[in-house]
Amino acid sequence: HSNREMWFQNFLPPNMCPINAKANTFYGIMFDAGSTGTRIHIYTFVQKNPEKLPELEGEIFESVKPGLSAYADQPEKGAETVKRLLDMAIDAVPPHLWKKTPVVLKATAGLRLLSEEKAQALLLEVKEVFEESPFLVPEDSVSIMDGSYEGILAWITVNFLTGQLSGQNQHTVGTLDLGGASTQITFLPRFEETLKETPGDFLTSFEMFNSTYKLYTHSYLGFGLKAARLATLGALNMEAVDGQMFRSSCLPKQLEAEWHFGGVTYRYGGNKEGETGFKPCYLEVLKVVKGKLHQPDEIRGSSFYAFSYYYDRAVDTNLIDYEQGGVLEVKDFERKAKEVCDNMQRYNSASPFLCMDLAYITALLKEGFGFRDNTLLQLTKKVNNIETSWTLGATFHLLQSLGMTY
Ligand SMILES: Nc1ncnc2c1ncn2[C@@H]1O[C@H](COP(=O)(O)OP(=O)(O)O)[C@@H](O)[C@H]1O
Ligand SMILES: [Ca+2]
Repeated sequence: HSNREMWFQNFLPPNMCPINAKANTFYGIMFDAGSTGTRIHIYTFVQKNPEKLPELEGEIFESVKPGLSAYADQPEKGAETVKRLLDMAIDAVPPHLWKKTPVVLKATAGLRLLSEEKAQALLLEVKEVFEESPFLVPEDSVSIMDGSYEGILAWITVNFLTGQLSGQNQHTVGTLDLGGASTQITFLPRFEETLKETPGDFLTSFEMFNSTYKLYTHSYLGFGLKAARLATLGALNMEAVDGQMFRSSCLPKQLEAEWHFGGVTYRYGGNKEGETGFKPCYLEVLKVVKGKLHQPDEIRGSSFYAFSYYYDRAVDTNLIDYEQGGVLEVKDFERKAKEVCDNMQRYNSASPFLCMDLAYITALLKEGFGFRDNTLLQLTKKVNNIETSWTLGATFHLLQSLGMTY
């Protein structure tokens, strides 16, 4: 274990400074409207030196479930959940700064999967909530974010928080985000070869903190953990789901239940008579990923930061501690998948999908992206008490576009 952990100690945390109320403090409010929940991030910055970048001082974070897409047919109710979260910002930001504090909401895969009409109705209601608030509402304050930005902004967040975007000697790290409906992979290619072998739409130039980064990034819609469950069950994008029973060898034999996702109810269950366990299950999830993702050679030997459902499932199976996170190898997920899938009655109570989720994560990493068994994954929820979410990168980008920083 020791040399695994050593690897990450080269990354020094950025310089976080203690509260100084007199200094130039300002705020930014970013909403993450994810497929499974809506989250508010209220960031505090301090501009100590006009010549330098403002320093990130802290974050207030709160979340609600389900996500906006669950209110596809009741947009006002959906906007109400946003309003309740925004009320927190009224308390957190001093009144004299309300008018200078921008508020933005960016929706991800959940809304991308809704019809244009339903998604727009939700966004419109949210926009009204913003307009009625005392905060600064920039143009395009409420939108569906492009998938490639989701990856880039998360990459910016992680590399900013680990101190890789300041000074020389930048050793940036790649990021893996596994959401409910989509999944992202982002890294800074080091080899000419990678640039040559990569499809053009997987490469994006991005300017931040006076540098230009040419990143490899892609968001795979429909490959988030919950969408993958539906794909494994053969229920993804099914028009008429009414009453149909979807079965899988990744579920406990006797299980029969209902599941609500994206405003649709699905009935699912185990293979009553047939096979169950890791082997047949892995073949099922393999069908979902095999040949569907681009595999850049370069990533096989490098290490990645991983969060969201990678983190949650690693916590659920005691691979890492909830507070601490930790470093894993790809094969640790496979080992746990075998353990859980071959003893399903024992894990049944936690979540009936635990076996399927772990098998999918294993297949996604190995057969989807093409990672090696011993590829290192740094699982992180927070760095210096700040959430590792694309929302911080998005806030920097927002402040930059408003001329509040460069
Ligand atoms: N700020 C955050 N802190 C902790 N976990 C988060 C945060 N944002 C997202 N997640 C995790 O992301 C996963 C859900 O992804 P979500 O964002 O709802 O879907 P999508 O990205 O596909 O729209 C969950 O594992 C949830 O715990
Ligand atoms: Ca997300």
